[in-house]
Amino acid sequence: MENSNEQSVSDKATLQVSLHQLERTPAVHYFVQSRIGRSGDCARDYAAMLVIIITILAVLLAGYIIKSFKKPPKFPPGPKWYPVVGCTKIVNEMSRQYGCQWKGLSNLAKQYSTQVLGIKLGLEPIVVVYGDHNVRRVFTEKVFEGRPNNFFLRLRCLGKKMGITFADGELWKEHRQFTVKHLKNVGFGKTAMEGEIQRELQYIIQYIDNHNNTPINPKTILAISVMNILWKFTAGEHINMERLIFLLDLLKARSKAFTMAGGWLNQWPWIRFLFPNGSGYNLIRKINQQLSDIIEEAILKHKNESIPGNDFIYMFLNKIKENRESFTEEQLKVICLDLLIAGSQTTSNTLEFAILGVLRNKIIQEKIFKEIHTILGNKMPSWSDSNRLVYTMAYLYEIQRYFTIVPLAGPRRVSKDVTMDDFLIPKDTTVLISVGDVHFDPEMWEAPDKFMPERFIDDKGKLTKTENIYPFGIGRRRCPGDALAKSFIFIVFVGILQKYQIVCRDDELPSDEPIVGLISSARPYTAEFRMRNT
Ligand code: HEM
Repeated sequence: MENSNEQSVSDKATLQVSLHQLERTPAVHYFVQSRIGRSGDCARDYAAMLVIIITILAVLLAGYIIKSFKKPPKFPPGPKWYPVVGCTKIVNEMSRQYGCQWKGLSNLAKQYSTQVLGIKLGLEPIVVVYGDHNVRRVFTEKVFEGRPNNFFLRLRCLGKKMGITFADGELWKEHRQFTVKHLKNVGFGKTAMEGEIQRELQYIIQYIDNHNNTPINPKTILAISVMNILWKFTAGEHINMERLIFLLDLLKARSKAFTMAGGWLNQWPWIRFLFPNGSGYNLIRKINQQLSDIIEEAILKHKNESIPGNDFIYMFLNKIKENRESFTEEQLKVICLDLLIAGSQTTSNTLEFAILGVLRNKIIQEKIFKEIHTILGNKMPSWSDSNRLVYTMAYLYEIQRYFTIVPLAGPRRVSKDVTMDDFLIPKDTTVLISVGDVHFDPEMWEAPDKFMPERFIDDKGKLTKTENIYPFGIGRRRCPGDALAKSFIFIVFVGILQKYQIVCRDDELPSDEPIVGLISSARPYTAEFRMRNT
């Protein structure tokens, strides 16, 4: 007992000395003097309180820092995490070394000999899955169906977790079903859509003819055509060319701004307050506003019934009149944006790669031409011809394998703890799906680095192994625009090759090394389209 009294007297003395020292620091001295009526005891109480608060904050901060680099139990293998930055540095270095994030991550996974890679970018734990089995699991199991709820993704959807692409749960289910059903009702995936695509093919041919054998870069005309079709089904009209080019430029600038901001803003959203311009935040907001204005204008035209016919926006506005809670104009705006963003560059980039492929390989081009000429002659191509043009289809499958447009699909969010290859992926972790690696897996493909359309044709001359590629994903979140994309790519590609021989003016062939950002695109090239004498 005595001992403890002595101890407590000595503790008090020590505390008083420490408080005394603390009081002499300028900040505390000012705080104490400004707060109290110069009473010494009161001053000590305040100073003690301050010490406690500072200590608690320091402990909390230390706990947060320790937690931020401590991996959860059985988390998938990957580089070491550091406070605040996670393993961003090594991921960026690998991405730079291998040319893009998809390849950088895939080489990291090889270094750790794993099919489930665990990383942390800034404060966000991320798991990247590899191998056909794991990729199929993420695409098809319900637990992987969510989308992350981070600032960056909300920024993509005009500030809220809405629309289809980045929504999840009931909102996603209801609106995905509604959109798919009503796009079909207005002709999407049916003969009406094929008619629109064939009309666009005529415009493309006219555009090529107007250039009188001068080499052209097919990028813009292909992008315009896809956008026209998407806009026709969504907003019921063809936009005038000037507006269309403005819209395309906005989408291009937007994906560039997102790629630029991807690193910084995604990992540390608060930097937008410090560097609103340098972080790309202001630019994205400006572009979002301009896109929003275009869609709002289309909605207004529909409200005034100045667009004839029926289209997706009319269907949605009717639903809003039924006072269904989740059917709002804001949701309509984000769905329109989802369709334009997800559908335009993905489709036109695939076609651009298809044209580049035949430009680089005359033998393949002549084989495709011969098949088209023999089977179709001069008949306008339609999707039903795809069954008969086996080599052409094999070529287009190989294009979608070799130049995987979305090499890292997702992002997904796990709705509860889940195990994969004996590792634990904790609830709410972001998951990326390395489709690109499945498309180059040597266990699945003979000589995967070789461009070989024949790999998709069996001994009996029939298409084979087409289910082993996932350009549109699979499962309940698979791409709802695949019917449009497939028909567009097939009809426009066949229509162009039926009429023209595609040649390179320069001695040097353009590179087939893709630029891989959020999606893959071809490096800019020009091609000469020479009319065939058939
Ligand atoms: C070659 C062209 C295309 C490719 C390669 C492609 C690829 C994909 C992939 C891989 C996904 C799945 C992402 C995931 O599983 O998390 C997806 C989703 C989506 N795609 Fe496409 N797409 C293409 C064209 C289109 C078109 C033309 C449209 C519009 C009509 C479209 C609209 C969407 C939407 C809205 C989603 C989100 C679906 C959801 O989250 O439920 N895509 N796309």
